[in-house]
Amino acid sequence: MANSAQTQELVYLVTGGCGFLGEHVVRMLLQREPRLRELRIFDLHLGPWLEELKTGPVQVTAIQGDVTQAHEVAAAVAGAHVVIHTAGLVDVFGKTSPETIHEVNVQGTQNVIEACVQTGTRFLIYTSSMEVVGPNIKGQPFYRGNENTPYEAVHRHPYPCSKALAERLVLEANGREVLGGLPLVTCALRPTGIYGEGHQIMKDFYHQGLRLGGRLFRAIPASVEHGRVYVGNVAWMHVLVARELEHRAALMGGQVYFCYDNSPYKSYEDFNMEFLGPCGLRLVGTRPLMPYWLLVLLAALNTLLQWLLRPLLLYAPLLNPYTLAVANTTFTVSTDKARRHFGYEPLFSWEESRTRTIRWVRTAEGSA
Ligand SMILES: NC(=O)C1=CN([C@@H]2O[C@H](COP(=O)(O)OP(=O)(O)OC[C@H]3O[C@@H](n4cnc5c(N)ncnc54)[C@H](O)[C@@H]3O)[C@@H](O)[C@H]2O)C=CC1
Ligand SMILES: CC(C)[C@@H](O)CC[C@@H](C)[C@H]1CC[C@H]2[C@@H]3[C@H](O)CC4=CC(=O)CC[C@]4(C)[C@H]3CC[C@]12C
Repeated sequence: MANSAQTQELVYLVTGGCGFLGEHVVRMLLQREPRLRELRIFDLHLGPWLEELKTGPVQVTAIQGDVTQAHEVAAAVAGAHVVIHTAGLVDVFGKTSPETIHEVNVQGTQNVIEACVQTGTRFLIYTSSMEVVGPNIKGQPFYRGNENTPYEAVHRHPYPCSKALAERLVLEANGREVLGGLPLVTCALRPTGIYGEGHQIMKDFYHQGLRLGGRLFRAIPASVEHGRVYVGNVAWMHVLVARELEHRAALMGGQVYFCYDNSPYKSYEDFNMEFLGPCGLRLVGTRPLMPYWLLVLLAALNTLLQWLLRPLLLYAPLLNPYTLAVANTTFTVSTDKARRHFGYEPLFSWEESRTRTIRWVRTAEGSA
């Protein structure tokens, strides 16, 4: 949308707008998209915080809906200039069935695409994932790779499979004619492990540490690097792509971009300690405290327990065969494609990202 920058004329739709990333995208749009006239927030579960957003100059429309329901998606998309599709089931813990993950992440994305085509929305940004690439089932490392690095992206787990399928649908839809005769312009953003205010897994680690007397026990070698990116920078990249997609359609349409910033390369556990350490936790062990085969056994036991207990309760611990394999495989990115294509620079420095996250964990302490 290249014309007059300050006229409030644009309608955006954010699916999953009440999620961890979605909320940051919503708030970033309200702060940094001056052309916004209406912001539609589509989510299965609407948050109470939305009410506070309705007092500003932008019309904020909360829509309780399900991306698996095509008619609900079409009604929400109709009249929108831009759709930012973050809604999805981020489940690597066995909380939902593979069928449900596919239905939400793949069929839900297909519904969003078809809604854009049928109602004339021309710009679609999809929140994909590093997991579309890897780690693959062979546990091959991806060391400071970029969007062009050769890598055998082979998956079996329902989550990465669903993200890869959905991303392909979005990229293949680029150029399709929408109602009105103009082409649909799509692109996909691939965040690595997102951290920051609202990251439930970080909160889970913190509470686990509190239960263990202020200690967490190293399970993964410090040498295994895992890419992480601050949620505010991921949100900023989404806003920037949405702003630039129209007049850079030829360059950006049908492209994928890793989400990155200046967060340091560390193991998943050491990176978490950047925030949990200042909140009083200690990571015990300079190397894994138990042999890998024992971790594999414990992970398998957790899977068995989850299956046995399912008729009674949902048992979904952090450690399972998939999370262990992912945590134990180096996956980091080093790229500047987003900067080259649409001028992306991280909005938040590493120091700011760290300070904001620590501040949030400390408030989460109160909710322990
Ligand atoms: N958390 C992370 O580290 C990463 C997340 N991503 C992607 O970012 C996106 C957002 O992830 P998070 O914010 O972490 O997850 P989240 O679970 O906090 O947010 C997802 C949102 O989608 C909504 N949703 C789920 N099913 C829905 C349905 N059927 N209809 C409508 N809304 C539905 C949920 O209510 C939730 O508000 C996802 O697509 C995920 O695959 C990508 C890379 C890393
Ligand atoms: C119990 C220990 C082995 C512990 O270290 C396990 C950590 C584990 C829960 C996380 C390690 C890597 C994370 C994943 C990674 O950041 C990539 C992801 C991308 C997404 O799109 C969604 C989230 C996730 C799969 C993320 C989930 C948590 C980990 C597996």
